[in-house]
Amino acid sequence: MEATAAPRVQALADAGVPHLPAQYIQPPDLRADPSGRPAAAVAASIPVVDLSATASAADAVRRACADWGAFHVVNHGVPPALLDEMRGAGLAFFRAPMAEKLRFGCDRAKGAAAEGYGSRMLANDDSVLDWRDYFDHHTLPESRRDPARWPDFVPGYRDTVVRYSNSMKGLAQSLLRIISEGLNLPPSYMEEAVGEPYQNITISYYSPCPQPDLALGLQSHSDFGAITLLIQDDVGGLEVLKDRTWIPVPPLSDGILVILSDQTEIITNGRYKSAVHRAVVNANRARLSVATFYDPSKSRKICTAPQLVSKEHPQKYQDVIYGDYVSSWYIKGPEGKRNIDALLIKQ
Ligand SMILES: O=C(O)CCC(=O)C(=O)O
Ligand SMILES: [Fe+2]
Repeated sequence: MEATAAPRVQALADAGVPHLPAQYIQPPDLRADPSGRPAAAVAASIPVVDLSATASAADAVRRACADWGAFHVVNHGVPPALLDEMRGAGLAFFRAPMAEKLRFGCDRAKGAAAEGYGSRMLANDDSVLDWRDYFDHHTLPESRRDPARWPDFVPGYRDTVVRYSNSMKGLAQSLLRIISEGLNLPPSYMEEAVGEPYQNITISYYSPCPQPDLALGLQSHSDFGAITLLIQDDVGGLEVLKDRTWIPVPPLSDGILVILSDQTEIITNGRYKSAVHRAVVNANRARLSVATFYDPSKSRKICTAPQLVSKEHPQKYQDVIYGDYVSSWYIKGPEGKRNIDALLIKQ
């Protein structure tokens, strides 16, 4: 169980709390736009890259990585049925009775990123809470993967997560190759820079919220690893920050959203940006997403590719041990700033 007993958001929602409890109220400047979305926000839309179009995909990925740090891929080779199975497994878990779910509650004594069913990510107790519950799975390397820690009461759950994990590993690696080539690096460059992949799969469940304008499902952040692959249901709520405007990411049932994360920005010397994103909530419908994180190991040293450093492009970020990077995030939290800025080299 979590050491600090943060209530499950789903329990609050199911109890029909009429007002948002104080711990979930975001400061006014961080809330989802209270006046409704400005027209400009929908003027740009997140790129969609067809990975089967081999002639144009590399170029499209290059542009999407440089301009957005996030893009949808379609015809990616992962069977749509597996995406549905994964969403279905997650939904069956969250729809199960609380007592069943709590048998798989994460053990906060094991640190902030403990595996299992949780609600609170950050270590400090005074941070505003996200209107979200999640289930985090440690899936790679296989030595970290123990399906016995995952739900046993949803038929096929454990097998689905294993197949989904393997499939996402393959897709992440082919994307890292395309990303390397787009920067004129050897195809295996990014994969080697990241080293042995540490993969976590987090299913997020955002219950209907009594006062959605005051809360966030997940506050603004960039992911701290190398690359994140995300699928969602048809509700919508994910937004990506582009030129200081929040752009909604429309659900695309067979598509997979690629989000570049902070270590990719460091390795590519800022040519490719990690995407700042957040999840907003709504009053009526629960929303589910599944994020698969492809990250370095905690002991891995992440360095900028020397090929991308020049007089015109001086090195932007200090090298960092990935584990140190992660621990600083868990202590400080995003605080509306980018964690990666702490590594900026003063020019
Ligand atoms: O629920 C979403 O769409 C976003 C999830 C996310 O950004 C994360 O888990 O890091
Ligand atoms: Fe994220």
